[in-house]
Amino acid sequence: MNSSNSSEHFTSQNKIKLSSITSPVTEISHLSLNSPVDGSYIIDEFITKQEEIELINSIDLREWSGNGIPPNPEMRRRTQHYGYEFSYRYRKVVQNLGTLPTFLDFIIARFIKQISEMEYPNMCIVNEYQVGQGIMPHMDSAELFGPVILSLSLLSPCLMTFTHTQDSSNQSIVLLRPRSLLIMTKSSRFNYKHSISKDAIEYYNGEEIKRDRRVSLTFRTIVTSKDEEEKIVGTDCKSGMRCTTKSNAFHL
Ligand SMILES: O=C(O)CCC(=O)C(=O)O
Ligand SMILES: [Fe+2]
Repeated sequence: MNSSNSSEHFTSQNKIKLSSITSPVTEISHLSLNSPVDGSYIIDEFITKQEEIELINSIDLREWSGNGIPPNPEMRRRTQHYGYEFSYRYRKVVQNLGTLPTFLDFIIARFIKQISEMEYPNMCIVNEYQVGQGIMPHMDSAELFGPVILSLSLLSPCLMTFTHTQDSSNQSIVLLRPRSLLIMTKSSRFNYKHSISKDAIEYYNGEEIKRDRRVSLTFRTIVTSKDEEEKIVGTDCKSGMRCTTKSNAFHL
């Protein structure tokens, strides 16, 4: 794996401190950190093109679910779940899958190196969007997941719309370029829903954004209690036992 990348420039002094960034664009080392919605940050070129290719190759060697294939056969969008398995049907985490695969190690090491106030993510969902596929407006469960959600975009750009939960006229549109990292914290994490349209062509400041196959990796930290954790490990996801537990609702 080629590890020559922007992270070489990061020391504990110039780590991204999520709580202290207030301006819309902050220069950290040579990186430009955009904050388009309160509490959200985008780091362009978070990984190199070579790393992107290697990641896609590793992902495509793994099993995809969705499109009739368990554990989420009803999903049209294909996904891969690492760390914990999430059931979209029952809207909860149903199984502990163990440690994240080693092909994700360099990304997590970079998170820890570049972003302070960050807990170690223990779950990663890989989403694949073919042309014509998107994701409905949702907020990642505040009860299940920690205060920082990270999403790494691969292959194709797309627009993500943030819509305020209390005022749907309060919307911001954000361009997610391939290899960029979106960080959602604070207001962007808890007061806005985020969504991606199914449109094959979109426009951003006059620029045509043409969608192709897009793959994203969303990293989260499960914050369930020890009791809940035991239930997750003990749950038989095929039978749907305990899957109606409201406190575990994950709005996707
Ligand atoms: O594809 C993305 O960048 C976002 C995915 C997402 O919002 C999610 O998995 O909850
Ligand atoms: Fe999400």
